[in-house]
Amino acid sequence: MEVVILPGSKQIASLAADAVEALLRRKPGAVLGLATGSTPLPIYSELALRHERDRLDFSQVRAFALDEYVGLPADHPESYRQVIAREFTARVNISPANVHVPDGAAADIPAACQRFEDAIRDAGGVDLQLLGVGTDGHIGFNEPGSSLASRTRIKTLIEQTRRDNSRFFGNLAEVPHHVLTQGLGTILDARHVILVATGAQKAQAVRDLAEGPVSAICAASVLQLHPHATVLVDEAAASSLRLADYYRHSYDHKPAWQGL
Ligand SMILES: N[C@@H]1[C@@H](O)[C@H](O)[C@@H](COP(=O)(O)O)O[C@@H]1O
Repeated sequence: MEVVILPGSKQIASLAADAVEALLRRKPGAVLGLATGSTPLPIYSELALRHERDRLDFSQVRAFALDEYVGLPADHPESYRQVIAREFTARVNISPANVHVPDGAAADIPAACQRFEDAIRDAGGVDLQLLGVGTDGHIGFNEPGSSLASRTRIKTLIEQTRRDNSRFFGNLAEVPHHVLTQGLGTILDARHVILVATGAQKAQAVRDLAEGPVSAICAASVLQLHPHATVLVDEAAASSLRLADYYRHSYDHKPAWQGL
């Protein structure tokens, strides 16, 4: 795992967008894994800018969202299908037919989860998975206690996550209790994962995921088992890291030929 400490979200967005851009230049039909939440938004804005300004082309890209609420109609403004389109895919030239989101409105939930897994496999697997992290260490919606080998499935949200996400819904009662999420095993199958975290409220989760034991109590710690995981954090999110000086030193002395 490589931890990179950067001054703020602008630098994080720029570096993450560089990784996406390098991938698309070498593989125009790449498969992207997309995260919701506030932290990745500057990355999406940077990519939309590069699409406009530099003609960065997404026409052959396939995209898979990490997760979706259960029980919200697909046209609900806070369904992740809508959020991903509004914040990113509709701002670049990704064909809507190539954007896959787990179907949280399906009558047969296990079948919908299997279809989603099959679609990732049929696309050749995810090349680059973007991730945020919850204050409880969740990635996607893999709450504490999630199987480290899990595949796409239904999960029940912890109250802390419902409270964190209630800011998007107006009030807590509106936040669904259930979600569909790529499993930790699904996420581990991506060829490269980039997790982004900003702000002091993420400091504990960042320390647990990067320096704690690999444990279901912090789902994101499973990324320690990934051969190519990059963690981009700002100073506040890095504030509890024991090895911060070492991460800074490593990044400063990184061979020029080595990308993210
Ligand atoms: N399911 C999403 C996660 O994928 C995201 O990482 C998390 C953190 O969001 P934020 O970046 O807004 O803190 O929020 C939600 O729970």
